[in-house]
Amino acid sequence: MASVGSNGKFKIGLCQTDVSHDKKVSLANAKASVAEAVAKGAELVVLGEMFSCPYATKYFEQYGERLPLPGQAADESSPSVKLLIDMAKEHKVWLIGGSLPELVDGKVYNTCLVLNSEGDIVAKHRKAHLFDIDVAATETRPAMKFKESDILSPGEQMTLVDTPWCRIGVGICYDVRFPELGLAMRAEGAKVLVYPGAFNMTTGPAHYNLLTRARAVDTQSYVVSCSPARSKDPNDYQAWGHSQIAGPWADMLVEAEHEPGVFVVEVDPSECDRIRNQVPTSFQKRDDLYVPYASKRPRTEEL
Ligand SMILES: NC(=O)CC(=O)C(=O)O
Repeated sequence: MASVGSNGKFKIGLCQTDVSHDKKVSLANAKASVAEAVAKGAELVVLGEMFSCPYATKYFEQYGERLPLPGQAADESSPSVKLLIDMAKEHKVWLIGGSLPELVDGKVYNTCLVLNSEGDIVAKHRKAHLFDIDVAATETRPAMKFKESDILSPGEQMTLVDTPWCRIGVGICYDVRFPELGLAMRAEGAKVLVYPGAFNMTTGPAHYNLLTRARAVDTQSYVVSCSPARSKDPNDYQAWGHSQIAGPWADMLVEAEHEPGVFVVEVDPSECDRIRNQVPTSFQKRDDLYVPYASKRPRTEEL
């Protein structure tokens, strides 16, 4: 696969922001964090999943906005989109705009907009794997039940964006659990995979870091996971936080705690080429052995 972009180093900013029940406050938090990331040298800034909407299915319609298609102008009634455009233009920075509840034709999606440094929307990813889980409490973890599919519809596309540095693949939160998506994005030339997310106090401690590193080691790519900060209100969904970046060797380059914060890390897409040449799994894989099973969907229980 030909390289896209310069393959030169660039700096990624992670904005782990507080999400309020007042959208204006959430947007002000995002605005201040993006400005801080840019001041720290970030050239591409990432926000968390649902950065302007409390993460609960009962809020998705209420906080939802109409999002333009790539290339279209924003609707004035979409304050989160307007802010993303204004921030990209003002700071001349690429933005992976976390995610927003998107209202379209009676449906709601969990959607990430990607903007270039001119403020143009260059891609839109709709969460493809919806977060439907029902985990029982044990001595070591609280119960966690969530059913995004009560309200949300799944996206139907894989999302790749060509940036000045390299091709970037975008997924949202639960999408990170599916290695096939990461591998497909890597096969299509991605060297950085970005997942705005909002893991929780049940799955976060066990899986967040593990999944970031797992996708990094199996795709030999940088993997960027960006979460909102944990709410101080115990009635809200308790995000795990821990925004993080793993390198293509699956080494952790940064990992936040759960408070709000801004973290900037330099990445080098050509490092993916070095790792891929040294451990050439993409040439060694034996599709003949396992592709016949790829479409099997074993399931024991209905949720
Ligand atoms: N919030 C999500 O989509 C995913 C998550 O919390 C998990 O996979 O665990």
